[in-house]
Formats: sequence, structure tokens, C-alpha cells
Amino acid sequence: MATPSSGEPSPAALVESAKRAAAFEAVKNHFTPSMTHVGIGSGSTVAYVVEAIAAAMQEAGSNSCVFVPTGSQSRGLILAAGLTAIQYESIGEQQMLDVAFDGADECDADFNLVKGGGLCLFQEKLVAIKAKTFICVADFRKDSQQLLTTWPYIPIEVCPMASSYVIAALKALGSPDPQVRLMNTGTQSPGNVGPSPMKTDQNFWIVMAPFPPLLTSKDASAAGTEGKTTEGLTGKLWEVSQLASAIKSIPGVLDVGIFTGVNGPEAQAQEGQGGQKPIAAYFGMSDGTVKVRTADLKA
Ligand SMILES: O=C[C@H](O)[C@H](O)[C@H](O)COP(=O)(O)O
Repeated sequence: MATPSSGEPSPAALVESAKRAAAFEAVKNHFTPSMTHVGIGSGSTVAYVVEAIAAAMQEAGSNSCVFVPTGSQSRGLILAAGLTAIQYESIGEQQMLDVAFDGADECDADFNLVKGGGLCLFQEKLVAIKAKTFICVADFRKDSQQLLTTWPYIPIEVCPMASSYVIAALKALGSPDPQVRLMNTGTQSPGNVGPSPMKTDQNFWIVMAPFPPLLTSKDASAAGTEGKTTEGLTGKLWEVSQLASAIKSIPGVLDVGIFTGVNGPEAQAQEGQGGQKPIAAYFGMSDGTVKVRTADLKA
């Protein structure tokens, strides 16, 4: 395999600088130190969001904003940056977060997301739907027309005792080979015959469910299927939100790593609070620029 000549950044370094550029641009456009409550997602890209927020707060000499984490890794990032973390449970019923920032494994043309590739999805969804606006921050690999084009599976958080039942139900929905996500370590304790399942912050398991690429609602309307499944070349094709609700309704599923439905302003126009979908997605590109996709806010 060819190695980059000296002086050229490696592919991994390019991805990291793309994540950082996207994070700093998103924070510049959507965070102000006068905000009071901000949600912080999980994953490697969000680390740069926290870095950018901490720098903005330090520059403003402000320390009045509190941050709501989406799991143990997220909480660690907030505290390590010298920021104040509060528990999700302590947020009042009517209190909304000014904004929430989070990463994604894939973002489609209609701002539906796949999330949970780093085992976090349930708390991320709780935080997203408590935010007035949700901003997605990612690198160029995550920018897609349809979900599951590049990312290979839907992460689903399940109660361990129900995992076999959930897997059978996912096969019935058309997933070719759903699997419990296992630790990729060779270490085994005596009597333990194989690697253990990875555990989420809720002590649940993740089932990885591959499906053919998911139709956006526009794709489904154009195909005349109105959100129902259709037979494609690779088997059943699902519209994103139909599949998300079919999976969510399987007994034993805590939540599904598809963020879909409405965004924050659309939810508020319907007298709700926040929404699962971001209003903007920032993608750091390999050439150092940042591509910004902004939802058409009709609400
Ligand atoms: O489980 C993890 C979260 O959903 C992450 O936000 C997502 O996997 C993206 O992570 P990263 O920024 O590391 O690509």
C-alpha cells in the first residue's frame, strides 16, 4: 500500500482536521457564551465541539452556561474542558436547551441521521429533543443521499434478555444478518467461550442491523410507495421513518439509532419542544473547507 510522502497528512489526519474544522465552524455559528443550557453529544467529533466552546467561553470570560451530556464519554469531555455538566434529569419540564451539538455516522439529503456507532444513541435522542435547535457536526465521510449507503448498519439499543427476540424480529423486517455487537478484544476470562457484548451507558446491548439503503420520504413519494416498503433490486426498500418506527415498536428495543421526523423549529410550530433532526449539518471536507447543509425551515 502506498504511504503518503513526508509532509503530506495521512488519511486519518485529514479526517481529524476535517472534524475539527466542522466543529469550530458550527460553534462559531450556533453557540454564544450568553446561552444558559447546551447539549453535548458523544463521539470523536464532539470532542472538537467542546474544545471550540471552551475557547469561546474563555475568550468571553463567561462561565454561566451549563452543559447536558449524552453519556459518560460526553460528560468526561465537558468536565475535562473545565465546563459545568448537569444531569439530564435536573432539567425542568419546560426548560429547553438553547442548542445541542452532536456527531453522526451518516446524514442523508433530508437530514435523517444514523447514530450509535460509538454505542451512544438513547441519551443523544433525549438531549436532541430537548433542544430548540440541534446541529450535526461530522466529516466528509458522513454526507450521503440515503442512509446506509456508506455506513453499514443501524445501531439498535436492546435489553440483553430480549436480544434474540429482537434479532428475529429484525430479520422479519428484512435485515439480512443482525448481530449483537461484541467487544473486539481477544481477552477471555476462564469459562468464557467468546467475546462479550459491548455495553451502553444503560448497560444494554447494541444490535447492528444491516438494511439496503433507506429511502427518504421524497424518494418514497417519487417511487409512489408513500413510505411503505417496496421491492428493490436488493430486496425490501424501507423509507427511513417507517423503518425507525417499525424497529422502535419491537418489544425489547430501548431505542433505534435513526434520528428522523421533525427538527426543533418544526416541533415548536406543532407546539412540541425539540426534534430528532438537525437544522444544519456541518461537514469538514478533505480540502480543509467546511460544507454546510441547512434545512429548509418552513415552520
Ligand atoms: O454512538 C455514538 C454517537 O452517535 C456518535 O455521535 C456517532 O457515532 C459519530 O461519532 P464520531 O464523531 O466519532 O464519528
